[in-house]
Amino acid sequence: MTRTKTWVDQPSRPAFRPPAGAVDAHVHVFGPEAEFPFSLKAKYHPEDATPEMLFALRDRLGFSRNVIVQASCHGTDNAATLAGIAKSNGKARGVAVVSPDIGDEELQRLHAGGIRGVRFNFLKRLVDDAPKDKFLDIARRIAPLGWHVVVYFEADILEELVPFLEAIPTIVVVDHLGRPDIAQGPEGAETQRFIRLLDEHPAIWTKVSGAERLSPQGRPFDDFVAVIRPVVERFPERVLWGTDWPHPNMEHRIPDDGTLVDVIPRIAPTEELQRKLLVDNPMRLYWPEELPPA
Ligand SMILES: O=C(O)/C=C(\CC(=O)C(=O)O)C(=O)O
Repeated sequence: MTRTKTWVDQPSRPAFRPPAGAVDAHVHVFGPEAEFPFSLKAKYHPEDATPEMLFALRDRLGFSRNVIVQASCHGTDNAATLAGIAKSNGKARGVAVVSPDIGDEELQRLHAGGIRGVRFNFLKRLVDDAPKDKFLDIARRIAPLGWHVVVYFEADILEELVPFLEAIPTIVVVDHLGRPDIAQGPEGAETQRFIRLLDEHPAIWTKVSGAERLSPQGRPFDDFVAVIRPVVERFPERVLWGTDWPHPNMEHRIPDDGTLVDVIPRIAPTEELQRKLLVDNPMRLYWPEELPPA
């Protein structure tokens, strides 16, 4: 498999300045392959996207912290993600992908290494299988650690996933709003179904990220803003945002991270919404010990 590069080395500097302490809550690291080989089941083969490159991007964009989400190309071996967290001087935490037979000691080791959640991926182009019963076993095991579950799926399977999502005993964070068809506008059936899910389930949160993946129009992402801003305004306490650097599988539409950051003040138009989206909400999930007692 040819190695793919899906990011720009020097993204533009955004006009928007994130608030102090802002968290880029959805990023990945790839390799370096020589140290952390990719999974034999990986569906793509990226160039190395190292922690050092990630931290340079974080600083360039004006963020303070990262949440490193284990990407499917590393399977259930979280070593690259853990190494990224370990190099961050406490400025990164992570979300792991684990196999159902993981032992309690290994879970404790992941916790000590900065992991605060597990990800369940339902995208057929990324993973071979997504066993709901085994995922639920994992969810029950990680709940006592105070972790949460991150779920990645596309809108066509939302309806069939609802009972599964309801059975998860922790906070559930849905990646990229469950990928609704943005072209249908804010009243589109998929977006409205997703909003109803959040209305009915206070423990379900969402990442309002993925403009570059969801927007058929592309820059300046007016279609994305029209759909996503009402979601941020309706659920200000349950939204997270991330660049999604290094943008796996986006080789045909590589985004400029600076322009993605400039979408933030358009989907979260007040300073209060921006603070919740970029600081308060991710801190509650990833660095709760730093928050003042409620
Ligand atoms: O990271 C993302 O947001 C999206 C991905 C890749 C991914 O999730 C993975 O490899 O685990 C995608 O849609 O190809």
